[in-house]
Amino acid sequence: MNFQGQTEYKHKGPKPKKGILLVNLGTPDAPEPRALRRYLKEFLSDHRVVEIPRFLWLMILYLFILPFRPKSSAKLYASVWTKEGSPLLAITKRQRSALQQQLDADYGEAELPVVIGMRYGNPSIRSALKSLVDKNVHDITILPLYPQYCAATTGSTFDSIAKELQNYRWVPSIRFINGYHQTPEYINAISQSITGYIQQSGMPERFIFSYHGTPQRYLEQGDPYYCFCIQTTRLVVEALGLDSEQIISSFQSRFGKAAWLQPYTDVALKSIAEEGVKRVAVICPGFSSDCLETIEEIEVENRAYFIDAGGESYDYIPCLNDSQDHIDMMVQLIKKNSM
Ligand SMILES: C=CC1=C(C)c2cc3[nH]c(cc4nc(cc5[nH]c(cc1n2)c(C)c5CCC(=O)O)C(CCC(=O)O)=C4C)c(C)c3C=C
Ligand SMILES: [Fe+2]
Ligand SMILES: [Fe+2]
Repeated sequence: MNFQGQTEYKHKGPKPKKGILLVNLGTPDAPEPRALRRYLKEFLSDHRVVEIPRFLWLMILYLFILPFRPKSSAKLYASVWTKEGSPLLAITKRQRSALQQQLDADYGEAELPVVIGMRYGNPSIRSALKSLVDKNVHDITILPLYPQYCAATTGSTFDSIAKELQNYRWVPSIRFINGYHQTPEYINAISQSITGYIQQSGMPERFIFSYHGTPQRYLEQGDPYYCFCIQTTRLVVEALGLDSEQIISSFQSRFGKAAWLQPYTDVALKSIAEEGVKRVAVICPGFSSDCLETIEEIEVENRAYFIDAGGESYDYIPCLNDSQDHIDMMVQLIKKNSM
């Protein structure tokens, strides 16, 4: 085994630094079937994402998913693509530079470098770790941008970093932030964004808190994600003093035929519209950046379900993205966990 080492290291050189690795899910390189195939193959081959016996799953993946889904997903991605590329990556880059600016102001220029690593696709976790070590960083705080811990996202991020570090001769100190859904800073940032919406647009009849789903089985097997989502909604409702009758927590983006976490967002929207609810606002607190799942699925697809079932007004409250409250929250998390 040839471990990767820092042969240029000077024992009396500059003091080793701390650094920050922001991780998000990742996104295809282009809204085209070839790029989608590469992305989906990497993503859906992850044991943490799809917990089905390997041989059976690989048959399904290669025979029924990879021949078809890249084409249909590419069309959806094309509908949200921007001049800066995929919204998820473009927003993560803006978060990185805002965070870097804030940390430069607090600790000095480039004293605490911040880099992005995407779990699937580019920029990769491998390149992110290497760029930190090349900046003389030997103490890394990893902030996966998933507020609610889930094995399929946060757990998988940990696996990928641990696997990459197996190639290192000098393994850096690692601090891993495995979630932050219950922190006052995050609850405050979500609450502020809802307050801003109410001040501008008034009070809707219902707020839908829509979280990305997972198979129901993961909850039954001990994944805390569902409970953390429900707890998030409760903490925000308490912080804002909202009437809990007005709130629905639901789960979106289901994939495949097995039962996923419920209620499903699309089913909930149709059923409240059929019951006579005319005005709804939807927020997605589990997504730290707007992406395909919010811009297309929530803003476009689910709006149509609600309106077609008799609803009249449908508002989507954007993710925290690079808002000042979100960047302040990241700074606080980093200060608490790494300084
Ligand atoms: C197949 C199982 C999937 C699980 C389990 C899953 C969990 C999960 N995902 C997110 C966040 C995101 N997912 C996104 C896209 C996406 N998710 C799946 C499948 C599962 N996700 C697929 C196949 C896709 C790709 C799009 C498609 O073909 O439908 C995204 C958006 C990425 C982007 O580029 O915009 C995010 C973000 C969470 C938080 C989660 C578990 C809690
Ligand atoms: Fe997903
Ligand atoms: Fe989706």
